[in-house]
Amino acid sequence: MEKNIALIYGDCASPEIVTQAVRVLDKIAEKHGHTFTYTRAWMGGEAIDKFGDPLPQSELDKCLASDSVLLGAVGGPKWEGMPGDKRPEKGLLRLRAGMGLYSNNRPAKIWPQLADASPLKKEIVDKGIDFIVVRELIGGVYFGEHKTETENGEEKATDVMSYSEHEIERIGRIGFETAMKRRKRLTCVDKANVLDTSRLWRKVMHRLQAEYPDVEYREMFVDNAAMQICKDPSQFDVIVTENMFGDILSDEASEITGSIGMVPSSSLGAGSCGLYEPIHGSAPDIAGQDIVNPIACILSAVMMLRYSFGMAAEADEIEAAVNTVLDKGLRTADIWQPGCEKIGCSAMGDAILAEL
Ligand SMILES: NC(=O)c1ccc[n+]([C@@H]2O[C@H](COP(=O)([O-])OP(=O)(O)OC[C@H]3O[C@@H](n4cnc5c(N)ncnc54)[C@H](O)[C@@H]3O)[C@@H](O)[C@H]2O)c1
Ligand SMILES: CC(C)[C@H](C(=O)O)[C@@H](O)C(=O)O
Ligand SMILES: [Mg+2]
Repeated sequence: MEKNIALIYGDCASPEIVTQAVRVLDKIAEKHGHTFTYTRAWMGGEAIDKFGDPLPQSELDKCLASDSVLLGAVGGPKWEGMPGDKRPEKGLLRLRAGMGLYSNNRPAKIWPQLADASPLKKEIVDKGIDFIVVRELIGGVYFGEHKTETENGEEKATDVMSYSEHEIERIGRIGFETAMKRRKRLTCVDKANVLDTSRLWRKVMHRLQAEYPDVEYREMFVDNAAMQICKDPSQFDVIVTENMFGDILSDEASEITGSIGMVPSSSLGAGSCGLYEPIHGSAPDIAGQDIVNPIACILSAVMMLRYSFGMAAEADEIEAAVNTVLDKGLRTADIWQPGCEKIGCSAMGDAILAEL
């Protein structure tokens, strides 16, 4: 099969992990007789430096023309002081919206070898951590009006959160469908005791619920959900939630599996062309030291093979290689435990390649 992948190397530590993911993709393509070609697209800080814009139309067009996009992460201290619409992160938001990627899937599953790396007590981890955060990705407060004005001699800032029924319905359906393929338990996380948007979410979710009688559906306030994820993550199968709650809860969910450096994501819309990226950021504090964990980015490439390219066997092989490497006790610093061997980012790439 021939596939063209748009590659966004991104900022700070991000190029280090994308480089390892590309090595893995090349190896699996060679093994299975596929041809992966890459089109480099610039986004975020690197695009600001090159074009003065975090996502010029030319770069969005490259992504739209590709079979899928692989990204590390964007942003960093260098671009910190820039106005909101000129920041690196704005490029990412425009990419997600420009590609119509409303459905972001963030799995929180503990690898058994990393049980001791979880900050949770062993008896909690032993009950099992295997759930998915289905995050709405192109609506809510991220895409409402943002403004800062001067009123009565002081600055006043406003960010508007809004959702319409069709935006809720399409992601709600993904939540139910995802649950149907798993343990059939769906939790809608919201703040319906305060927000109108959340009350509309519930209304739409109740309509959908009638179509999925086999799914055990419940609702939970986001503050309680944040607590329950620490207290007993085994109660969750699929969480469906709006954009910002999903952003926050998915970082929390990742850390209890051992490290944010392990968790990939897929973002999809109407077609098969998706965006695949780790859920973590550009890790500026460890950039350039070859110590960042590339596994989340490699597993994002795995999701691309599985969900956009229909290459399940290839995806399974890479996951098995990661599993073997963890079995051998090889760890980057973020998941290191006494008794294991600490290795760097490129050495982790080497170790995974060696198993393929
Ligand atoms: N999708 C994205 O492009 C994305 C996501 C989140 C944050 N960001 C951006 O990244 C920049 C830094 O943000 P932040 O510091 O809040 O979050 P971050 O996720 O970059 O880092 C948080 C902490 O986790 C560690 N970490 C993250 N990924 C790691 C990995 N793969 N291996 C080992 N350790 C890892 C970092 O070293 C840091 O200590 C900001 O500009 C932010 O906007 C981008
Ligand atoms: C960088 C930022 C815009 C982004 C988000 O909030 O969606 C990030 O935190 C993420 O989780 O992908
Ligand atoms: Mg985030």
